[in-house]
Amino acid sequence: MHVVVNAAMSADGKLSTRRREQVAISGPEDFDRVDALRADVDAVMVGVGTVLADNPSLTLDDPALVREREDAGESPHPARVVADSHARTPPDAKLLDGTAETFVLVAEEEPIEHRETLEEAGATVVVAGENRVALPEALDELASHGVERLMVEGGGELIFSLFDAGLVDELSVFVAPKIIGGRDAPTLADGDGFVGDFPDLELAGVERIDDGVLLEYDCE
Ligand SMILES: NC(=O)c1ccc[n+]([C@@H]2O[C@H](COP(=O)([O-])OP(=O)(O)OC[C@H]3O[C@@H](n4cnc5c(N)ncnc54)[C@H](O)[C@@H]3O)[C@@H](O)[C@H]2O)c1
Ligand SMILES: Nc1nc(=O)c(N)c(NC[C@H](O)[C@H](O)[C@H](O)COP(=O)(O)O)[nH]1
Repeated sequence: MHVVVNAAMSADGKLSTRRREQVAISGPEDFDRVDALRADVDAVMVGVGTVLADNPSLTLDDPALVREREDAGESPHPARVVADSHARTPPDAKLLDGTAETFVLVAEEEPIEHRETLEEAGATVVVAGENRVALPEALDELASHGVERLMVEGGGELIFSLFDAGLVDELSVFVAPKIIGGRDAPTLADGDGFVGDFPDLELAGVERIDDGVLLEYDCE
């Protein structure tokens, strides 16, 4: 599976504020680029922290992109995926609105009733890992459902885990000319952090867009 991570951060590396509220870091051109990236993949993934903070829809905004997918014989929107070890996705979350197929990845220890609640809300539940979603296993399972190209939109906890598991092929990050600050504000890669064996990136593109810069990297 090919995994592309995309995010927008402030010049000091923050994905949002210490209150974890959604902030528009991208400008209009970058949001259009994100829409086009979504149109190019089989599924778009976030962690449940992002679902709880932002309630994203993860569908395509531009009807022309929807038509292009349909003309190519694909589903109108990419599937949606939530890494959600303890089944905390609210049944009325926007990404369970039926617009696209939604996979919720949960851990084995999660009680069967919680899985059933998600299924009743329309989710396809994938179980992987004992007490936390095991990402390599979960991505293999998604591949068996036809997901060959996966885009990950965050947040920082999920992005760190994907790097930690060596699962990221490409990273694109829009850097906005603002400082958000705050030691408790989410950054591009949170989790426990690396103390050695840092994943190396190869700079593949630098582009000025909106009032910021888009950095594109290939991952080893
Ligand atoms: N600027 C951006 O591009 C951008 C993008 C996405 C989110 N955000 C912001 O990021 C914040 C949310 O990020 P976050 O880091 O709190 O949450 P997150 O979205 O990374 O979700 C983390 C949660 O995912 C679940 N999870 C399941 N399996 C996991 C695994 N193997 N590894 C890691 N997590 C796993 C856990 O419950 C964990 O708490 C919000 O403030 C949101 O607004 C910003
Ligand atoms: N690229 C990007 N730039 C930002 O400035 C920002 N705040 C996010 N945040 C990602 C997060 O997941 C958002 O919630 C979804 O980008 C919203 O997606 P929808 O429009 O609801 O589909 N992403």
